[in-house]
Amino acid sequence: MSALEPFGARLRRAMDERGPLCVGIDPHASLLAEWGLNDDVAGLERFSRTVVEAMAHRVAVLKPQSAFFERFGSRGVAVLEKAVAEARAAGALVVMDAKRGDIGSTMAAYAESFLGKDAPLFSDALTVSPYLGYGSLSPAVALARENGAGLFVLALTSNPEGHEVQRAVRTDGRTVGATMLAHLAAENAGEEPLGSFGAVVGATLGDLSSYDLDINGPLLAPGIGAQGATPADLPAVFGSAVRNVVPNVSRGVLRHGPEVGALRAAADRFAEEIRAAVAVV
Ligand SMILES: O=C(O)c1cc(=O)[nH]c(=O)n1[C@@H]1O[C@H](COP(=O)(O)O)[C@@H](O)[C@H]1O
Repeated sequence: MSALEPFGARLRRAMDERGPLCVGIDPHASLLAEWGLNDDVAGLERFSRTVVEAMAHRVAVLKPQSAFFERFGSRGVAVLEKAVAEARAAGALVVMDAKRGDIGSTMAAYAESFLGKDAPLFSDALTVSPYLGYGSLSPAVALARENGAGLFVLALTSNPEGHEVQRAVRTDGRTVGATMLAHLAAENAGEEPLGSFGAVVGATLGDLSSYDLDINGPLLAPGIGAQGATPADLPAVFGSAVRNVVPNVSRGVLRHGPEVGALRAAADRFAEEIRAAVAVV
């Protein structure tokens, strides 16, 4: 694989050209059933190919959720590999949602699995958990830098259970989540047009004005659709950082399948609502 431009630059361009929407590839068993597919590898393959065919040439980012593929063992992972390759070949950036996090020496192997330049699952970016300490992610930061990839670090997650960890106040008075954002701002300092080290910040969280979201990196914002947030909520949650927000919708789009036209129409509605919401800031 030839050297890639940094992820942040590639993402900024894709967002400018295609709009910022990220559609999730989350083959829930319930969605397979709704699509009239069996809960098996053939159903998984049909589902993920359909989403890639419907979306990969028109949205900036696709985010496959690894768990739904791992559920089927090695054959499920083979389907995931194909989805990643086909989505990237069609021009979408792929954020692998695997939420990895471990001690540094093991984290290096996770990073090789998803960000190694010849890895079968090479993705443009990977979701990671910093809750073994931000520094434990440094092998992934280094490999991402080397290979033009990015990370999305869980900072303020969309689920209410996240608060007990992420809003906990440290001895220096800062919350744990704010500390993760500060680490990312340091990682992205001086990068233009956008750093490659993003934060995950839920669109469900309401007013976040007490947090400094200005990390000069992308903010992946899940929670729109099935978890109750709407595109219209984005300005109130993110303020002026909204122009760096990559809003994710998974079930809110996927439940409109299996027809490709209906999936595209659902994604287009979200994209238009996002465009209108962001334009007012
Ligand atoms: O990292 C993520 O993508 C993520 C972080 C978070 O805080 N909340 C969250 O929902 N997600 C993921 O975003 C997707 C949301 O799916 P829907 O609720 O169906 O739109 C799922 O794949 C979640 O695993």
